[in-house]
Formats: sequence, structure tokens, C-alpha cells
Amino acid sequence: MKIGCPTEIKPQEFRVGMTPNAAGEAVARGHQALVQKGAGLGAGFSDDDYTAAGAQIIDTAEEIFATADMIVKVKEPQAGERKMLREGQLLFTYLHLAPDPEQTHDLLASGCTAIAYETVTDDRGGLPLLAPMSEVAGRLAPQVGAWTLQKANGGRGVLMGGVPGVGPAKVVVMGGGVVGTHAAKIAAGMGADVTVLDRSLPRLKYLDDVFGGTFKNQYSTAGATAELIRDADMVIGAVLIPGAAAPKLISRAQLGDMKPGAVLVDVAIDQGGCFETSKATTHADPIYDVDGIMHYCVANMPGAVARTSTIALGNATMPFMLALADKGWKQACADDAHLLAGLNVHAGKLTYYAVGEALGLDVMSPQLAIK
Ligand SMILES: NC(=O)C1=CN([C@@H]2O[C@H](COP(=O)(O)OP(=O)(O)OC[C@H]3O[C@@H](n4cnc5c(N)ncnc54)[C@H](O)[C@@H]3O)[C@@H](O)[C@H]2O)C=CC1
Ligand SMILES: CC(=O)C(=O)O
Ligand SMILES: [Mg+2]
Repeated sequence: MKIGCPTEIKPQEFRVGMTPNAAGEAVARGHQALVQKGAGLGAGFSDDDYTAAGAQIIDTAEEIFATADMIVKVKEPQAGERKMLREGQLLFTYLHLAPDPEQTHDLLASGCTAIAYETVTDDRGGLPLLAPMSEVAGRLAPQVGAWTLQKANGGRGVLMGGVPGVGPAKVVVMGGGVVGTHAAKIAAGMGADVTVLDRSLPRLKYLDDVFGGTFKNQYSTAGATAELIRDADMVIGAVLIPGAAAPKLISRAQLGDMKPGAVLVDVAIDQGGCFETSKATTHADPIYDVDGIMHYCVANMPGAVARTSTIALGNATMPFMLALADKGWKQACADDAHLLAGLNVHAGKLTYYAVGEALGLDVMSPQLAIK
């Protein structure tokens, strides 16, 4: 199979969909790896690194989209890329379709088959292709939140760990999954006073067993949220209902109950955000103010640490990419229900129920798509 890897074109996105090592594994199995010139530079991989692994360097994205059987990327295809997708072509990348009707429309119109990293599942109820980037974004969240809390950036001017004689920042983390747990660990490590909210009792039991002495946890209700945010210096949004638009957990009216200069970091922004006032921002212009509350809502946070993120993502995606290349997508999905869970679009039809529900569109059963 011809596997194509174009350069990412989302603003300030420096990751790349295929590492030289992954390209080498594909080539060793008889596939062709077509990598756009310079695609790996932002993550510290030169064209020579790819050539040494057996990949072919291709000048333009147009040539890659025109010839590859499978396109492997990081971020959702941008408008120009969507125009180049074609019927029968396989797209393997993050999509986040529920909050994105335009992208959904274009993917359906292209006739391509699209497997979304963020809805591939595993045996333990996890999301193995979202998890590595959630680990990164979770660990970044307190770091960017601490920067936003600085006075010159519009924040309250509160230091995460405080100092002797002055108490630490109060951090509330909404959602105790992968992002939330990593965010809480780092925030607590910086010395902040951290509380994690979740709606899953088994998850709260796990957090209590493992991190009981490090940060607090509480069952997530509107009442508990209202009480905690009044006193918070920073709130990190880290909830997820897989594939679906994020639930809105803090309304605009509630910003008035918060301390002026408090910070909201909405990591869940790629699923539409879990605060009413969230709108996606970029690394170039990451923060904005609504009613005196600072918002950080970058939808591709891991792009800030492109090398760590590219290697971590590549480690997770490579076995699935190789299965898709070796067997073709239908057989690979028929053999692996977890990969089939990633199928979001096929031949002009949506194949993921939560996306159809969010956008009011019909859905074809994924089992039918692989028949
Ligand atoms: N902005 C960015 O660059 C990135 C964003 N993300 C996003 O971060 C979000 C979280 O991802 P993960 O932690 O991997 O998901 P996860 O599935 O591991 O965790 C989500 C948690 O939210 C909890 N939850 C659901 N509804 C809730 C509610 N109403 N109140 C409290 N908790 C609730 C669930 O019980 C679960 O424990 C996703 O939207 C993901 O796409 C992930 C990586 C990068
Ligand atoms: C998960 C995601 O959207 C990202 O890593 O950019
Ligand atoms: Mg998007």
C-alpha cells in the first residue's frame, strides 16, 4: 500500500503523522512510505532520517493526496486538504467531528473512508490513540494555566505553589480521566491545592486509592462545581463523552461568581469545550478574557511539544497503521472491533452514532460499512 504523510498545516502544528521509525517498519513490510518534504522538521526529523528509513520524499501535499491509498496525519484535515481527499482513499488521523459540521460535510462529500484516532478503543475501556496526547495536554495544562495566571497575562497574579506564609493556588480539574489525572498530578507537584471532579464512581475510587494524599476528589454535580469554582484560581476542563460534543459545565453567568483574573484552561475544546464561553484558540494567540476571567482554549496543545508528542503518538498509532496497510481497512476493522470503533465516515455516510446525534445526521452501522 502507498502510505502518504503530508506536512501538517494547522497553525503552529509542528507534529507529524509518521515517524521515521514507523516509516521504516511499513517499508520493511513491503509498503511505500511517501513523506512530504520537510514534514518532520518541526518534530526534529530531517528528510534524510526518512530516506534512511526507506521512505520517499515527495515535494507537495497535492502529489501525496493524489497517489496515496492511505493518508496518515495528526490533526483533522484543513479545508484545502479536504478538497484533495477522494473516494476510496483512507484517512487515519484525529477528526473531532461532533463540534465541526463543516469538516463533517466535506468528508462526507469526498467519499473517503475516515478512521478517527480519538474513537479507537481498547479492552480496558480506554482510548489508546487519544491517551498519549491526553497525557501531554494534561501535563501541559497547569503549565500554561500558571503562565496565564501571571498578572501581565491578565491573570490573578497567584503563584501555583504559594510561598511560606502565603497559601497555594486552588485548582479544580473537571474530569478525572487521562487529561485530568495528568493535570492534577502536575498541578499538585507544583504545590497547588487540587480537587478533581468526575462522574464515574469507579474512577473516583481509583483516584482516591492511587492519589489520595496528593489531590482531593469529589463527585461531579452542578452544585459541587458551583461551590468549588467560586474559590478557584484555575479550572481545567478535561471531561469527555467519547465522540460526542462536550457537556457545558460552567455557564457565562457563573463567571460572575468567580474571582477576577481566575483562569479557565479548556482542554476539552477539541470536542467543543466544556465551558459556555470557550472558543478555540491557537498557540500564536492562546488566551482571551470574558468578563474578567482568562480563557486558554488551544485545540492542539500537544503541538507545543512536537517532538515528545510525535514520538508518543507514533508509538500508539503504528500498530494500527500497519494493520490497515497490511490487510486493507475492511479486513483490519473486521478483525479488530477496537479499530472499527474508530470508523467515523465511509463513502458519504457517517458511521459513528455520537457524531450523528451531535450534528443531527443519519448514521450507517459501522458493521454494515465493512460488509
Ligand atoms: N486541546 C487539546 O490539545 C487536547 C484535547 N484533548 C481532549 O481532552 C478531553 C479529555 O480527554 P481524556 O482525558 O483522554 O478523556 P477520558 O475519557 O480519559 O476522561 C474523561 C473523563 O471525563 C469524565 N466525565 C464525563 N462527564 C463528566 C462530567 N459531567 N463531570 C465530570 N467528569 C465527567 C469521565 O468520567 C472521564 O473520567 C477530550 O475532549 C480530548 O479530546 C486531549 C488531548 C489534547
Ligand atoms: C487530541 C488532539 O486533538 C491533539 O492532540 O491535537
Ligand atoms: Mg476541529
